[in-house]
Amino acid sequence: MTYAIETRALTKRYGRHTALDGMDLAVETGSVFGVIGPNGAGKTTAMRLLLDIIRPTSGDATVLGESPRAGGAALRRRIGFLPGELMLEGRVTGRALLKHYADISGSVPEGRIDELAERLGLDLSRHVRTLSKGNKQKLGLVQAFMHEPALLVLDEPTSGLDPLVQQEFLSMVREAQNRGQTVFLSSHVLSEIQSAADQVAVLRRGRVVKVGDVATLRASAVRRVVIEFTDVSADRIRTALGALPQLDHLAVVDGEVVHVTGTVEGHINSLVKAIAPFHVVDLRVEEQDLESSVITFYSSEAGDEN
Ligand SMILES: Nc1ncnc2c1ncn2[C@@H]1O[C@H](COP(=O)(O)OP(=O)(O)OP(=O)(O)O)[C@@H](O)[C@H]1O
Repeated sequence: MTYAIETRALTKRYGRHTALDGMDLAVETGSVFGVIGPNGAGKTTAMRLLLDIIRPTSGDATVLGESPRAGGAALRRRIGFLPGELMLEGRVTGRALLKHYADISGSVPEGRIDELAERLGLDLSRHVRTLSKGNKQKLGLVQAFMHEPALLVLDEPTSGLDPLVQQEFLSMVREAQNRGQTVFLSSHVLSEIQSAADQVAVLRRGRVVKVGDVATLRASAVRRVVIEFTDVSADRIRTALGALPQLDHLAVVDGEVVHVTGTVEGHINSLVKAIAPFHVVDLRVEEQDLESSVITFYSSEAGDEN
C-alpha cells in the first residue's frame, strides 16, 4: 500500500490556540479522500501544512513521498492546489492567468485549459477581477486540474458552484481518480463527500474524530425511528424502550395508538427485539444523510471539551 499523504501527530498552534491537534492520516495513492468538519475545524490549516504554506508546531507529514518542506518547488509542481480563499485581482484575463500558471507548472496538455473551462462554463476572455465568486472558483479549479498532477488538494472546491457545475466537478474528480491521481478535498457540505469520497475523515476542533469509508460511517449513522403500537399502555412501552442504550430522543405519546419517535445510533437489532413482544402497527426507520448524522454526532459530543 502506498500513500500519497501521511501525517503523524501533525499539530499547529497559534499562541494558545490549537488549530490542528495531532492529526494522523494516511491517504492511499489513487483514492479520493474527504475531510469534513464545520468552520474552524482545521481543514484549511491541514492543507496549508501539506503545501508548506505554513510550518507545523510539531509532528510531520509526507506528501508524495517527500516532506513538504524539503520537496520545495519540484514537489509543489506535482500538486494541484485550490486554496479556500482565492485572491484574484489582476487586470488580466482568465486565459492569460492560466497561461502564466501553466508556464510555472509545465506540461499542460494541448487544449486542456479550453476543455476544462468549457465543461465548467467559464469565460476565459474576461478580466479575472470582474469574475463572480463562482467564476473565480471555476478558474481556481481549472488551474488545479489542468496539469493533471499526481495529487489534488482542494479546499472547499464546490463552494460557490451551482448544482450542475458541482456535478461536472465531481466527474472531473472521478476522471482524475481513473487516471491514478489522488484527490484530497475538504468540505463542510457532507453530501458532496458522500458521493465522491472513498474515505472520509471527520475533523472537529482540530482533531480527527472519525475516519472511515462512507459505508462504515453510514453503519454507525444515526437513524430516525417511528413506531406505532396498539393494545399496550404508553408506560409499558416507555419501560421496554427506555433502557436501550443506543436509543436517544425517545418520545412516547399516549393514545389509542401509542406513538413512539426516537433516534438510534448504529444497528437497530436490539430495538427490533425490544418491540417484538408488542403489537406493532407501524415501524419506519429513516436513514439520515451523512450530514445530519455527523451533525448529530457533533452535538452529542458537544461540551466534552472546553
Ligand atoms: N493565522 C492564524 N492565526 C490564528 N488563528 C488561526 C490562524 N489560522 C487559523 N486559525 C484558527 O485555527 C482554527 C482552524 O482554522 P481553519 O481555517 O484551519 O479551519 P477550517 O476547518 O478550514 O474552517 P473554514 O471552513 O472556516 O475555513 C480556527 O479556529 C482559526 O480561527
